[in-house]
This record gives sequence, C-alpha cells and structure tokens, in this order.
Amino acid sequence: MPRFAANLTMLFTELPMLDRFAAAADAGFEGAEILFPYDIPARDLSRAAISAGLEFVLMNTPPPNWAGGPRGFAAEPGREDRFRSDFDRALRFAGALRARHIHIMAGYAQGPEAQDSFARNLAWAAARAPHVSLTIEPLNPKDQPGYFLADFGLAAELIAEVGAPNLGLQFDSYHAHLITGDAMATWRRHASIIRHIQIASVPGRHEPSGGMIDHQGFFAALDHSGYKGWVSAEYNPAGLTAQGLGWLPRRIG
Ligand SMILES: O=C(O)C(=O)[C@H](O)CO
Ligand SMILES: [Mg+2]
Repeated sequence: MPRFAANLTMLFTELPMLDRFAAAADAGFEGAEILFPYDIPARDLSRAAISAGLEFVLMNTPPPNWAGGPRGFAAEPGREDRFRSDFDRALRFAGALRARHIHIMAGYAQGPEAQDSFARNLAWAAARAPHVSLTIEPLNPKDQPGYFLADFGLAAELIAEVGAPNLGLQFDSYHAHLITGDAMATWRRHASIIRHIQIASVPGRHEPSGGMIDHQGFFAALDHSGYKGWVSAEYNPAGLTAQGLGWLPRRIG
C-alpha cells in the first residue's frame, strides 16, 4: 500500500492545529500536509510533526493564508516580484519543516500571456530551489472559477516545457474526476509525471469511500505501478474525522 498522509487543513479540525499531528498518527497516517501553514511558527509545527512521528509532506505557496487568500500569483502577468518574494518565504518555511513538496499555486488569470508567466515563474523557482520538489495541480473550475490551471494536458505541457527534474504533477482524484469525468484514466495518462496524490470522493469531497471513484482499486493500481510517493487525504469529513477512517488501509506491525 502507498504511504498515507493527512491533510491537516481539512482533517481533524475538531482539534487545534498542533494537536492534529498526534491524532493523525494515532489514526494510522504516516505523514501530514498543511495547505497554508504560515500562521503558526515553523518550529512549533516541526516539533509537533516530529513528536508524532509524522513526515511533513506538502505545503502551498504563496503565503499567507487559507481563509480567503488568493490561490497564488504564478500565472499572473506582472506579478513576478510578488511571486519571487513569496516563493523565497515559502522556501524558508518548507526548509524549517523539511517539507517533501511545495505546491506552487497559479492564481487567477487566462490566456497565452498567463501561460508564459506561469512557465517563466516555474522555471525560475525550479532553478532557485533545485533540491526541492515542486508541484502544480489542476483545480476544477466549479470550485475555483478563473483559476489558471484547470487542465491536465496543459499541466503536462508546462512541466515538459520547463523541463526541470524537480517539477512534477500533483494529482487530486477529486479535481481530476470533475475536470475529465474519469479520474483513473487521467491518472493512467499522466502517471509518469505524478509525484504527489490527494484523494476525496466525488460527489461531495468527503471520505474516499463510495461515490464515483473506486479508491481501493486506485490504491491497488498505485502499488502495481510502483508509485513511491504519498497519498494525502484531502477531504471534508462527513462527520468526526476519526469516525470516517474505515477507508484507510492500516499497516500491520
Ligand atoms: O484544492 C486543492 O485540492 C488543493 O490541493 C489546493 O492546494 C488548495 O489550495
Ligand atoms: Mg488537492
């Protein structure tokens, strides 16, 4: 089975953020991600992750926050300075957390100029942090209207154009299904460039059990494919988080 991480922005929200690490470890997760961790000192987050025995898997750029903040600037023409200073701050934060991946968010823009800006900013970031794994993630246009990256083909094209070994695709089964109508076919098509996976049901973005995606079949296919990355639970629990974890394969021993 792949290694599973809990997205602590969405899971265990019954608890204060620093307590969510231990709750996730108790539930059987081996890693954690936080979308925008910038409100809490990195040393406190790092201490909580280490004492729970969890690896810190992923965070997003840009700072600062989840609540109401824009989802990035990387594709917005004319915002290069802002992108670069945000990226450097994200890099310092990720370094303190020993985060495995940084997800670079594109922001809200359209057209060829936006695509050029995104490609240039990604190339700059990949060269700036050659030892850090960077991801881009298509988000479905119903949840994120106007977000630049809403297409897997375009994401693959950008990754090929930038051509940096530390830039890859973040595949979210929920967004993939809403964008293409077939999450599994989309995963198969792009598996060679996928370096991080997130999961949730369609419809509802709840526990990855039931609904239109066969996640247990997906986990078996990931094993079969030799995928070595993380699978993060990024969903809104239908009730209390701990009561909805029947889908999580537990390691024995
Ligand atoms: O919305 C998602 O699926 C994400 O993973 C983004 O990082 C949210 O900002
Ligand atoms: Mg996601």
